[in-house]
Amino acid sequence: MLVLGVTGDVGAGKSTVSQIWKSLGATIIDADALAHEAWKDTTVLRRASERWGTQVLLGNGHINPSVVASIVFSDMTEYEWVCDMIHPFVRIEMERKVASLQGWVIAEIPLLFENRIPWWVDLSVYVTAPLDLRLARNEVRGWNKEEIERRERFLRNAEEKRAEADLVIRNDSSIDTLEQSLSRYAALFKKMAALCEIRGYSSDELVIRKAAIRLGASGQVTRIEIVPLTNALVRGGSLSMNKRYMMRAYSCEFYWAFVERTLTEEGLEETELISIRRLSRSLRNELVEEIIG
Ligand SMILES: CC(C)(COP(=O)(O)OP(=O)(O)OC[C@H]1O[C@@H](n2cnc3c(N)ncnc32)[C@H](O)[C@@H]1O)[C@@H](O)C(=O)NCCC(=O)NCCS
Ligand SMILES: Nc1ncnc2c1ncn2[C@@H]1O[C@H](COP(=O)(O)OP(=O)(O)OP(=O)(O)O)[C@@H](O)[C@H]1O
Repeated sequence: MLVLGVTGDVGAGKSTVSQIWKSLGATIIDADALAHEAWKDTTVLRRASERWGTQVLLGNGHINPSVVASIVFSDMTEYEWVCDMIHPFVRIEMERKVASLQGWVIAEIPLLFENRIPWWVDLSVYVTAPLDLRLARNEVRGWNKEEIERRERFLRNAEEKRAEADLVIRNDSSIDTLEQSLSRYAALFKKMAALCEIRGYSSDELVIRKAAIRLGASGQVTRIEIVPLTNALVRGGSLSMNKRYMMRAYSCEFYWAFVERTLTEEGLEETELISIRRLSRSLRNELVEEIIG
């Protein structure tokens, strides 16, 4: 599994980047959408209308985002109040969704660097575009320079975010150019998301040694370990112990067909492919270098 935290300047193209990666195979979780979900909660609606009056409600009782935006983005106290109310819900929902997913996941989080980066984000992606382009692109949303700047006052500055991000996407050209550059990254991210552990078992040491040599030479697995196992079998009050060997290594799920065929040809008795939910950053980088290249 690989979770990318996608953030960026206001109106720079976070959603556009996420949607392009979605079309290339990623699953998306969107913090803005979850924040909008939070606004449907009756307690949240009651607290907001008690604080700001019924002006923040539409005729149908739903929240009026543009009125809330004009209140919270022009007053730090109100901004903090709303963030304290909405963010815990968004954080919990995001974590819950991540737990139910696998593979390559994009978490679109406008405040990724402003709030603590969640532990389940593996890599951060910062989407940036010059202000004049953002103005032109967001005009249709009714956002002018003041609206963009008033939201951005609450965000960390661009230089800090650029320095902190694992990957910076400059969205300063056409959508076609953006798609081309994102599809190159997508190929890598899909393989990173598919890093896995493989296991094979045999009671014959020679069989397992030969399989290890063949797999090791293929370059499609790395960090091979051979572990002697003792299987304890309790039957009718007595214990019998069988020796066998486990070969364990890292690989990529894309190579599984080859790995399984090789292990079967070499005569291993059982094979397993185990998905990995989380790797340390250093181990992930090393495995990418060793297996994906
Ligand atoms: C104030 C609200 C109702 C305005 O809704 P609106 O439809 O105008 O904007 P939307 O939610 O779609 O956000 C659009 C963009 O505004 C910017 N933005 C949104 N929230 C924030 C914020 N707290 N700080 C700075 N910029 C923000 C981001 O670039 C975001 O992508 C809404 O943004 C909100 O509830 N914000 C508080 C919750 C929050 O911080 N959400 C961000 C994800 S955790
Ligand atoms: N390379 C591009 N060329 C032209 N238009 C673009 C490009 N990238 C994004 N856009 C347009 O710019 C607008 C803003 O993009 P998008 O909604 O992806 O930004 P965002 O960062 O998600 O915004 P927000 O801050 O509201 O979350 C959209 O109308 C989108 O279609």
